[in-house]
Amino acid sequence: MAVDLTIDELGARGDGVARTAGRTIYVEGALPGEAVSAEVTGDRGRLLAIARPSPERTEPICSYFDCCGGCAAQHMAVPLYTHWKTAAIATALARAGIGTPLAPLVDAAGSGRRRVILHARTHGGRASVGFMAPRSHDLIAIDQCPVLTPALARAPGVARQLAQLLARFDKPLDLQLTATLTGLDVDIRGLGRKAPGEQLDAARLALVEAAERLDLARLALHGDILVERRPPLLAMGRATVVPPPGGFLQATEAGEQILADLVLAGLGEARGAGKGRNRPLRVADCFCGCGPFTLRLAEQAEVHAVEIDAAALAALDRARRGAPGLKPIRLEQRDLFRRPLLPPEIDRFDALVFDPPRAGAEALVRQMAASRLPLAVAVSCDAASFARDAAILAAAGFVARCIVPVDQFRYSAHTEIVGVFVREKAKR
Ligand SMILES: C[S@@+](CC[C@H](N)C(=O)[O-])C[C@H]1O[C@@H](n2cnc3c(N)ncnc32)[C@H](O)[C@@H]1O
Repeated sequence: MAVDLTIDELGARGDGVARTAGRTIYVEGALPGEAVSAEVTGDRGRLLAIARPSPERTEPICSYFDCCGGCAAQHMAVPLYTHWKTAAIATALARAGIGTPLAPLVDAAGSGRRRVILHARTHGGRASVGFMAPRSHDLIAIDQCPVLTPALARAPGVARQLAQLLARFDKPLDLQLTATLTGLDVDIRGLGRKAPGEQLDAARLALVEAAERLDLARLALHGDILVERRPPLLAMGRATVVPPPGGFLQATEAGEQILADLVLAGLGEARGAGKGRNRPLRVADCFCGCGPFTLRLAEQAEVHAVEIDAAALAALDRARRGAPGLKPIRLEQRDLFRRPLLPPEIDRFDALVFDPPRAGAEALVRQMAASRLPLAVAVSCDAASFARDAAILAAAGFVARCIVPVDQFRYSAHTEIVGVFVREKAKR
């Protein structure tokens, strides 16, 4: 049914939200203040026409924007976009009782995303690759994606050629492509480990040949390396890292550097507090991944790096051995959800950095609250769990000195947050 609506505000995912006659309707692609006509089903409206466009509407940079679910916000002018990106964080912090004003949004898109996961589907023996339509399992096949770094310009073509080699299995695939200093690193998922043996052997051989033809640095299937023609290298501070296939990586090179700079700047508070200390700073880096913060922190501090993923820790281990002049780094494989560091362990550190997955770090933060830790730096990709963890720290006497939103996922609904928390009331 076509309905005329006036859009009141933007929702968390970038939809226009209309509140009318006691109902809330989410209209994808509509902006606040716009008068639109939409086909409404339940609480969702499909935008049919815009009778009165917003002055803050802009032309999307991508020709697929109207149908592709990869981006949510190419149609917003910068002031509206910036407000939308920060409002959800500000609201979550206010709800949690954290009064520290949010710093301005830091642009961390840099040259574009250095990693992309493209989906592949087979129809009539032909593979297509792209992203899903919004809230759908329908593939939008793409040839290019302007949010990717130039080194990933050929990602859709490469992914299509690789997926075509697996078309006979007729499985939905995810191909993760990462731009590294030595070329593309590709990991293919979705084939299943139980694919028929002989066919799989032939496919593996074809993939290895394709890696040569496409000049890939490395090609992996379900994380198992099929061929490494060159180690896929990433620079992290003075070190170079070969990340494990499919392991976590910050989305942009600029984003990683900006987050690391903010973490290091936050540690300045620990340095000031420890005047007269005749030993290096001791810092814990929890949820350290393959080490983008650890390796930079170790240029000035002793680091205890904790992470659940053995492959990420092995990559960090190799990187620290190859980097000159770093202070000691201790590695610990540990499930920080089930076995958070405990106060006697935490008390050894001058500062603790934590960068958990979306769920946040509640178990660890509760132990930090019970410890004598003087300084914590939180890096987060989720406003709600960040605010919850910040409130636990605040209740234990920590004060948020600064909270910085960092935009490395430009045009998406995701925003990174860095918070520096200093314990002002000493723990007895
Ligand atoms: C958001 S990533 C951050 C990684 C790293 N700090 C970086 O910037 O690349 C979160 C990390 O937490 C790790 N992780 C997830 N669950 C964990 C757990 N229960 N205990 C410890 N580490 C965990 C993941 O493997 C991942 O490396």
